[in-house]
Amino acid sequence: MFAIETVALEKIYQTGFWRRATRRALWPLSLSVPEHEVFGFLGPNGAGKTTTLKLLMSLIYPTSGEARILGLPVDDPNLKRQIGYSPEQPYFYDHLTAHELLKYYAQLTGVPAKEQSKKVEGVLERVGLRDIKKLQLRKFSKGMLQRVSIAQAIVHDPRIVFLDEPMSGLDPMGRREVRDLIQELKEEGKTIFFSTHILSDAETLCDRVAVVNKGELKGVGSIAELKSRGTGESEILWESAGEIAELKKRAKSFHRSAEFWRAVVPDAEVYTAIDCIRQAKGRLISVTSVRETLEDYFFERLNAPGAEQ
Ligand SMILES: Nc1ncnc2c1ncn2[C@@H]1O[C@H](COP(=O)(O)OP(=O)(O)OP(=O)(O)O)[C@@H](O)[C@H]1O
Repeated sequence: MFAIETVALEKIYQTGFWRRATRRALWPLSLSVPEHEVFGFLGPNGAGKTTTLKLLMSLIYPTSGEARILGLPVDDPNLKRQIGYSPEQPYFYDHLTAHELLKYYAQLTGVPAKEQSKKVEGVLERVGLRDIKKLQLRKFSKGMLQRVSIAQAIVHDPRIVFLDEPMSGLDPMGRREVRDLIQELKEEGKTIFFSTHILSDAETLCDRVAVVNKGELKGVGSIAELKSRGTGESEILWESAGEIAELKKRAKSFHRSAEFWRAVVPDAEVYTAIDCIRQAKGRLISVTSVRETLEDYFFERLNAPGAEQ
């Protein structure tokens, strides 16, 4: 059984005054996420990330297809205790304090009365809001509200945590803290599904990612898998008394770093390059195949033929 599973999940919004116009936000999406995985849902603005999360949270209905969490249909009331959700733009009753709000969410998600205070205190500490727990939420900054939003998603200790752009609105310190928190949740064995358009956050945290663009899945796999393709180029390092003009001419990039010369050449030119180094009485240090970065993968997918709809 998967923690999260979607089968040809599709969403077309009806728009306009008479709801006659349509906008496709999600092409049929099939994904499965095993338990205990940190799964990144990666894509630029308008990719369909929030739509997918709302479908998983049963906040909107799919046009077709289905989604299951822990083997249950997403609208099954038994899931309430098992999942937590932090929306991208949280809206809270802002006359409440963080403590009151979290207590309310603890009640809603069925935390037994005698455990509520302890859970709320624990989670406030975890997201760094303990010292301002008595402050009304209307006095909170966007970053502080983001922490409250994450806190309400985990106060009942759910098995699966859904976070929509959890780092948005946070300064670098705050982002680091949220990253650490996600890491801790993973170590506790939770499944985390989070959307982001920030590649480095996905890279440091995720076991696997799905790349989406304009509602369409462009690729899914571990970061290592996505990055494991060679670019068809090799990096050559060597020592030599001076620059080697012939190699410079053939190289895509050519420069001297601290001790070595470095050139990147097409794979087909590697042997010619090595010959050039030998003839110049240089000493070859290494030849390595250049791997794709996550950025390369991401942008190549987004600009691939068929990316436009
Ligand atoms: N209620 C709605 N009615 C009509 N169109 C919508 C609605 N909600 C979203 N859309 C459209 O669906 C597409 C996907 O939007 P969605 O918010 O899911 O993307 P996203 O990846 O979360 O982007 P962002 O990071 O900007 O929030 C967009 O073209 C958006 O304009």
